[in-house]
Amino acid sequence: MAEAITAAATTSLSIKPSTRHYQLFPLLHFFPNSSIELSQKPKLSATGSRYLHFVKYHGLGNDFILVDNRDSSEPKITPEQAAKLCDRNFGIGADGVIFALPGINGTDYTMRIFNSDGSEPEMCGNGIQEDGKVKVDMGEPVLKAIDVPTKLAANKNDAVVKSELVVDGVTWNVTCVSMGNPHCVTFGIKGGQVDALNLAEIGPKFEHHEVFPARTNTEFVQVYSPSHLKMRVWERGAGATLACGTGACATVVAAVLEGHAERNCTVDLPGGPLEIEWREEDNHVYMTGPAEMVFYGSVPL
Ligand SMILES: N[C@@H](CCC[C@H](N)C(=O)O)C(=O)O
Repeated sequence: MAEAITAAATTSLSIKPSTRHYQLFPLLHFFPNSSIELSQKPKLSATGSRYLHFVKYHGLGNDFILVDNRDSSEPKITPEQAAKLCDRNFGIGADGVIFALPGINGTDYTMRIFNSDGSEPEMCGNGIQEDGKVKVDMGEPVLKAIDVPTKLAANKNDAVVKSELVVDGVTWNVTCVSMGNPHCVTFGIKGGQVDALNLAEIGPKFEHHEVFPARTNTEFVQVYSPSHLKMRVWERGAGATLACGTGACATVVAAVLEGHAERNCTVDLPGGPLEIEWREEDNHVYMTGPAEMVFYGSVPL
């Protein structure tokens, strides 16, 4: 397994709030040698439309269209085009589009992401994984309520830990964590079984709740043991996904803060397990899991 890749949740690596910068990451690995030269300018199709070259990757079923965008600091496609390409019936099908943009300040590249609804998140855990099984340094969790961001009142130092949140008339206990993007984690599922949850019904109510000014990703968690959790996620801008790297990290941070778990946990997601460690020495969260190429190709825009 490769040494931990440094995900840029550190200030020295970030410039715009919605943009992360990466070093030590063999990006070219993502773009396989083939007759398709992915860094070339898109060509015109017979009908005159442009082609976009892409590689599709997934981490435990959380799938992304990767675009080599290192020749321009602006994404090659608009949020609307990204949403169309993510469509699972009329497009390539994915939970989002990731652009590798030129690096700055000595970094190899910059990453931007569009969710499948075209909205732009600040961070994507599965997006920073190299092919194969890798360990990624996801940086420090942000707990300060206004930085998550959440309007819920801080109740533990500056953080929101096991606070009551009324969603659709039901009171939930939630802990709010940012891993570069906002997460609301709850262990308070009625009956304790995450499988019984109607995610499509409850997920959007958390995502658009007024206490989350930037909307939120939400993790519903069942505790098997202090080192084994099960989680289902409703992602901001993408809905129910099979896995969420930042969500698994936020889950373990919340589980430790609420006293449910130790700092090293296996988190079972619908797509498979991730190993998460919230290391005491440096306060960083480390995520170990797989990333696999699915296919590459060109699509007319
Ligand atoms: N699935 C990703 C997170 C993608 C962004 C998220 N939907 C958001 O809007 O914050 C992950 O693996 O972290």
